[in-house]
Amino acid sequence: MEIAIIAHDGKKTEMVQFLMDFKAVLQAKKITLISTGTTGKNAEKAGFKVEKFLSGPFGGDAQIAARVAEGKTDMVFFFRDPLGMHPHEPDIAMLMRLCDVHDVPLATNPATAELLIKSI
Ligand SMILES: O=C(CO)COP(=O)(O)O
Repeated sequence: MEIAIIAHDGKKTEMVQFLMDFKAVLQAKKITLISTGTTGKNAEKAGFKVEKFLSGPFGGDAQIAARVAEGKTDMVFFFRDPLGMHPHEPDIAMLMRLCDVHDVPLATNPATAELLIKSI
């Protein structure tokens, strides 16, 4: 199973903490992690193996959206910062739209991600 992890800057610490909290599940279920660039670097520093795409503002969200459209990504954990402004808002909207188009589970905060990860 492939899970995409993406976090805006204000949420990267929460993403790493989430991965640490569920490390055992990720390993036991043989989850492949993919990510936008900087989120992936943070996860790697914490010891996770991640396939990194471009950084979000440079097209990383769009690359992950394409994988969702192609049926390659099974779940998306996208910890958005609702208080921040993002120059690539159209790409963010596209990713969320394509999750809905293809009925791919999308968690936009840690509480929902926890419910999803406990379901696999
Ligand atoms: O901007 C992002 C999501 O929209 C995240 O990108 P980074 O992981 O490269 O910071």
